[in-house]
Amino acid sequence: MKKLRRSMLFVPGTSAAMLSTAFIYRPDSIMFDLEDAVSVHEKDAGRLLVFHALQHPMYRDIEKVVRINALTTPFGLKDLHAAVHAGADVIRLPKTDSPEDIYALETHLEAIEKACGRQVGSTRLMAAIESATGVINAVAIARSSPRLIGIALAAFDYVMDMQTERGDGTELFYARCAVLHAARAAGIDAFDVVWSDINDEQGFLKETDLIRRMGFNGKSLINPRQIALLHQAFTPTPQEVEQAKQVIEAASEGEKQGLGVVSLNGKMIDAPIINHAQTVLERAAASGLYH
Ligand SMILES: CC(C)(COP(=O)(O)OP(=O)(O)OC[C@H]1O[C@@H](n2cnc3c(N)ncnc32)[C@H](O)[C@@H]1OP(=O)(O)O)[C@@H](O)C(=O)NCCC(=O)NCCSC(=O)C[C@@](O)(CC(=O)O)C(=O)O
Ligand SMILES: [Mg+2]
Repeated sequence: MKKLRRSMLFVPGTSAAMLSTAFIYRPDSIMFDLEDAVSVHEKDAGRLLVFHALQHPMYRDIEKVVRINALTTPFGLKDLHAAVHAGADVIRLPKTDSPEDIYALETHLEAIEKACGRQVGSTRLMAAIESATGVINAVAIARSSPRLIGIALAAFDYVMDMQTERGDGTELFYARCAVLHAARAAGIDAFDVVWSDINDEQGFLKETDLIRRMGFNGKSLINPRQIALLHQAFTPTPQEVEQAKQVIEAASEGEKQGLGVVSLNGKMIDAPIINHAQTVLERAAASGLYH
């Protein structure tokens, strides 16, 4: 079954307290951050803390993502070594502007995997797109490596690059569409931006509703209070679950009977409808609605 990624929680790499408790909030993925949540003076300390957190047994059953610093900084390669050696599932590359950024990362990654006895290709990647250049190159980035599980739009750096500021979402309209289309064209996940005002639940829910309807798989989050709200917004209604069950049943019945085309209540069921029904059931199962 495809891994569900609705919530990806940023945990600052230098916060020993947050690193030691983040697993209790059960986001779909935890993202240990060595980049912008960590000051340049604390990069080594953050890397060491994250190296140990990655190996903690309480994180065994949760997808572990590490946001490294760019490889053009003095920290990026050291971050990559530490993350891969400690067993990170996914490396998130910030400020990805072109496929060449991913090729460079892959070259280092392959050497590190070989050196530490990890299967080559087992470390997956995620590219964060944070600039106009990145958005323009989104399709090439999304298609640049079979290791990629998804691409994420990063609004704070993006609006700075665009010489604007965060508002009602108009400022992200083109970038969201571009990133989402690139991800879908490449067959990988698409993640929306962080919502920074943790006390503005209404604003968060409005944005979450928009990006869910657009087709994003989930969002990057900065606070555990946002997890339940996000998961609830991605939980299908009982009617949607019932409809999805009927679609899957009708499709499997049709397959047993060798029918090329199947219909349910007069409506044709094709592959996209079946895929959507499976996603609905996965989201329902993750929320405990359907077993
Ligand atoms: C905002 C705030 C200070 C508020 O703290 P507060 O303490 O007031 O919050 P409370 O709700 O009171 O916390 C209740 C309990 O949860 C604990 N708790 C809170 N947050 C937790 C957490 N994240 N993980 C685990 N635990 C957590 C807390 O320790 C407490 O535990 P306890 O005391 O035991 O009860 C805090 O959340 C926080 O630091 N967030 C992470 C910020 C961050 O990572 N920024 C960088 C990533 S964005 C970026 O870089 C831009 C980007 O690059 C993005 C892109 O690329 O997508 C772009 O360009 O757009
Ligand atoms: Mg950023």
